[in-house]
Amino acid sequence: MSGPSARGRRAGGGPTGRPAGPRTKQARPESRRVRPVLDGARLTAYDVLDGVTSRAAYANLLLPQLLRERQLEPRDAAFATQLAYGTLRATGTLDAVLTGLVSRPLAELDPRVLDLLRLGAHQLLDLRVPAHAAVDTTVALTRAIVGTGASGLVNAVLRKVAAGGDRESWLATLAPADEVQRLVLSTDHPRWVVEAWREALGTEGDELEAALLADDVAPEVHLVARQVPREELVAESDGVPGPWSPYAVRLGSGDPGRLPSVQAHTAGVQDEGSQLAALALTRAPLEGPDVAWLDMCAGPGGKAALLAAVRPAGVRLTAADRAEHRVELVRAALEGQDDVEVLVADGTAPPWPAGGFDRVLLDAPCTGLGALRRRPEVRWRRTADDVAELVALQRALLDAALAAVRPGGVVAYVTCSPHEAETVGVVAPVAARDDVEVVPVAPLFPEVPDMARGEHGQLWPHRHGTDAMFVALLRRTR
Ligand SMILES: C[S@@+](CC[C@H](N)C(=O)[O-])C[C@H]1O[C@@H](n2cnc3c(N)ncnc32)[C@H](O)[C@@H]1O
Repeated sequence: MSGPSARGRRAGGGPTGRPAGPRTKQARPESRRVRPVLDGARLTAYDVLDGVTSRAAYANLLLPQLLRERQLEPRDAAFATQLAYGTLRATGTLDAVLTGLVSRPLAELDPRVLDLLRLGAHQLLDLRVPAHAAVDTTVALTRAIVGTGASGLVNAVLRKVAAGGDRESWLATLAPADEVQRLVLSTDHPRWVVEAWREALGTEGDELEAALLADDVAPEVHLVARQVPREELVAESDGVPGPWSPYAVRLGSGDPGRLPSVQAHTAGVQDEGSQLAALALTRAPLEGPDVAWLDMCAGPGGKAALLAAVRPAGVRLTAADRAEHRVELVRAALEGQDDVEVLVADGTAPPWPAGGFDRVLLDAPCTGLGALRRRPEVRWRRTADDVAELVALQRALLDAALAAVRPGGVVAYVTCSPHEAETVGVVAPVAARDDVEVVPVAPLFPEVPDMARGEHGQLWPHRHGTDAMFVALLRRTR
């Protein structure tokens, strides 16, 4: 880790310059301010940004680890989370503001200085942190982490950010050229994602903005009752039944790891949208035998575990993944289940004979754009080029899935992304084959409103409170 540890240099002082709230005993008038100490929350937020920038860390893994190690007070931990996630989500807008205030291109700045500028600017633009506190604490961090020279630059730039007002005022100053650009700046998404959402939703209006803004809301914890009655899990967790999946319990917040059913693996954590995607495979009508199911891309095993739990007696489940370490996770997820086979296999060059399965789940590797609310940095890390690369793999896997299923059998093609190219774009050429027919998804879920995307299924965080899962059902006719 490049920055000082929270418990190391001058860390652990009381919170300095938190979002405006009731004045406390420690609050001082501006004229009597003392030099701010490095507080654990800001330092932890910076260390998350630095991990993401310099080591391509995942914020949702790094932040909990740092919070555990540093044992921050709950209030500081909440502030560190708000700062780190908020700054990561807002990176594009923050950079648009900073670009006009720094004489060099941002890419030429020391990456640590750029992260510190973003951290300070986020407090000024989006949080009700008093300007002097946002600037002074960021300057102090810069001095400690980078050095005195850089702290002068950070001080000067952040003062200009503060002088420009809050986000609203800055949006007016930046004067977006068109509606897409306005959404880019107001909802903190890259332009290509705004355009992809517009295409997938087929709308420009308020719903597009609502869909984008939903990516900034922390998701509820969803549980899946696999081998425990749902009512028991509801009672045990103090949650509420999920509205769509008969196995889902929505927990709101709280640590699911404390629940006995989760500890016993009879229940688990699984987004309700992922549950519906797996259930779509099971609900597709089928003629003839229904005894052999395949999950081609099973790691880490969430959907395989649900399929194993809900399959009718006599169904044998094969679960495969190309990555050995993910296959180990599948094994753990399926532990104790009879009649399952777990193996390492590349789905595009599979060891299983053609036509051997009645139902095949292809939960394809994808951009994961449908789960942006879980991973704040992903919207800026992914690029439009990633889509093309994944589409080639998705196509090859879908061809292989259709080869694995017997005539009359069904393939569920699933992505955690609503992007047109990864969803409808992959399915359309296959659906046009004369040995394939599309099974409409929405009629299989009459209880779920607004999930039809043509003949396929599409869930959205702003409509369903789930990740943006896509599912298409394809039957081989001969
Ligand atoms: C979206 S994840 C699957 C999630 C899983 N179904 C679940 O619910 O837990 C996609 C998986 O595809 C696997 N994968 C990627 N390329 C593959 C290939 N050619 N053959 C088999 N698995 C592959 C990845 O290792 C990854 O585990």
